[in-house]
Amino acid sequence: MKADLEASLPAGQDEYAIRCRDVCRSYGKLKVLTNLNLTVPQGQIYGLLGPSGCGKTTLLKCIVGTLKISRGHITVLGKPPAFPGHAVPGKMVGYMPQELALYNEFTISDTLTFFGRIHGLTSKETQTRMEFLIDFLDLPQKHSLVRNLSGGQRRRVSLGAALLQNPELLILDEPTVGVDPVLRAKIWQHLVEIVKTGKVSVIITTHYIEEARQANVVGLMRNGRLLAEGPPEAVMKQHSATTLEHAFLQLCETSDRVGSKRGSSPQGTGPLENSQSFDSGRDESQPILQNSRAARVRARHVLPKWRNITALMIKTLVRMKRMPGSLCFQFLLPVIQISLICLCVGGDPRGIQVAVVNNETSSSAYSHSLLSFLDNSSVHQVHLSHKEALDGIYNGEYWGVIGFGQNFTSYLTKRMIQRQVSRDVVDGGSVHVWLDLTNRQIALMLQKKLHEAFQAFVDSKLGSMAYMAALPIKFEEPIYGSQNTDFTTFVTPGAVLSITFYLAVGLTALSFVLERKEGLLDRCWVAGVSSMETMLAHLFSQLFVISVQIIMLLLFILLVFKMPNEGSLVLVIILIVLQGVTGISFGLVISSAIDDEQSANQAALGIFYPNLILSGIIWPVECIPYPLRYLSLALPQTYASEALRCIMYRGWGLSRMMVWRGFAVTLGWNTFFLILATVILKLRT
Ligand SMILES: Nc1ncnc2c1ncn2[C@@H]1O[C@H](COP(=O)(O)OP(=O)(O)OP(=O)(O)O)[C@@H](O)[C@H]1O
Repeated sequence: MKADLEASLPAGQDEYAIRCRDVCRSYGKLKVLTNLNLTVPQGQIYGLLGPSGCGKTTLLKCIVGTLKISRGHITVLGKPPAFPGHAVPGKMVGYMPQELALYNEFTISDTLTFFGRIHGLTSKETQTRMEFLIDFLDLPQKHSLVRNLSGGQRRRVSLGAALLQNPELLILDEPTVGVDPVLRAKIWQHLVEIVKTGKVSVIITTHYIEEARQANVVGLMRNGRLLAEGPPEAVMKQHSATTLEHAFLQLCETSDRVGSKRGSSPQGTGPLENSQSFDSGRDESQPILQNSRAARVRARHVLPKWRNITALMIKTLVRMKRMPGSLCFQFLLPVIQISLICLCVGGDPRGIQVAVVNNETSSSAYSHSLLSFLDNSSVHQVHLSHKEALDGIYNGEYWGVIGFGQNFTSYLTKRMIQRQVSRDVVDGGSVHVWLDLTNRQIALMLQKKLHEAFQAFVDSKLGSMAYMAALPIKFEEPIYGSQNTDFTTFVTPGAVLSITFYLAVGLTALSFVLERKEGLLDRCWVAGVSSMETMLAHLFSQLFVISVQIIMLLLFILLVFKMPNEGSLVLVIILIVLQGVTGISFGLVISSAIDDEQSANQAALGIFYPNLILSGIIWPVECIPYPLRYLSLALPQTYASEALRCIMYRGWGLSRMMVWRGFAVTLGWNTFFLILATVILKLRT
């Protein structure tokens, strides 16, 4: 394949390392690069100079391929950047971005080892280079944490990472900012040294115009265009200047004069016409490879490399190890959440104040007996007069008033014994209850407790004849579940899935956002890590975290809170892990689509309540009105929660539709989210 690629290269391409022709790039409406032409000769140092904001960084990003150009052609070491099968991005290029692009939790040694792994260096090679670079760049000892280094030291570590694998092309964005003059001179000396072999080429941007005199070629850039390009001495001579700075000033003045004379003349016809260039005359509109061959190369190129995935996973694990507090929090948070749910949601209300108005005075009256069966832990009885009780409930002091008439005992006896009784007897033999129904759960509990107390009272009074006073509806032994099943039992499976899902979203949603912001994503990409590899590495390392979370969650719900599990524990674990993967992949979608932390946080939080409510986790799906019910059923957690309840409480297996449907929907969402995230990340890098 290598031979194929080389055979298709145009004659003369070896003379230059980078060639840009008519390159245009805009950010929205802002044109940053306009018909820019630039040539970096092979084996030379190219100093790219220009004022702040003229587009130098943008151009370098286009050269390494992290930004796409709107028009024109760029060739780097023989092929366009990111061309299938090309080692740019990859080992052939060492890129030092303007942002420091370093992992703060890493030591210097971790940083260089990480990039060494990605470039496929052996640990011995990495070690040798590390020793050289630490000495050469005057770095502190290799176990120093990056976050404890000064700005200048970090910049030197970043430069070290770019130099690590002895690349054929070095792309350095402001490597000498914040570096003392002695070290700056040393860096330039090193660059001069490495290009002497003729195999290494360097493009470097700097604010210190005079230091660029050591470059073989300089390009002077302004407003997204190259004003001049050539050896420093030639540029100075052409403008009769004694310094590069002076030559640059003159060029700017000339450019401004010509610009104002031409007024509205189209861009791209300015002083650039006078610039020198190192053109080899190749027609760049021709593809380098034929389409079918390119497609074959691309197919091989998309296969993820384990080497990169392993390097990224080790990176994540090292970072986790360096933040033990955060790791403990990640492991404990789900347990805290599920414990709070089991303790606080779905149980019976306790200590509810109820006023009792009992007009029977005899201690042997039935009313006293009936009240003695009322569950004291849930219902706290306060004996009051009729007026005090009603005033109390109106003032919100009591949740209900239970009233007994003065003939309750005799009327109730008549009701039980006689076949036909008058309405007055029925009324006088009834317990009268006034409820504050503003809290439905408390009101339902009071009704239930009164029914239970009455049943217990009847049982005690009538013994084996109690069936005569029973309702003509008999609830037999339940087929699934138990008579004591409370609301907590319903909520817990859905809550476990929801906690796993949202923690995974939370852990993932910010991952790429922060790495992109700090330039790390681009740096890894230029080092040869593909979007797919980044995605897979993140997925695998987060799987480790959610596995620990799931084990702790299950230990708590099954052993501490004694939730029943009638089905296969393996199925339960697999379903929860798959839901964790849904959370990770959804987090990856957010992370790849959104640029700033605030928006990523808003997106993750924004879906929390709608999903929780619509997935039937805290209230049955059957209560959702119809058009919304369809939406609910399409969500990732609705069928999954139902499946988990069926496994745990009914003991069902995969042969049941309600179980396999939960797995199928979860897998469908996982695939969709992962593909979507990979596509977005690929389109954006
Ligand atoms: N992501 C972006 N979105 C919108 N505009 C951008 C973005 N990045 C850069 N720009 C704009 O593009 C222009 C060129 O920026 P660039 O960073 O390429 O300049 P530069 O020459 O490298 O400057 P400096 O020397 O200060 O680093 C600037 O006006 C900048 O505001």
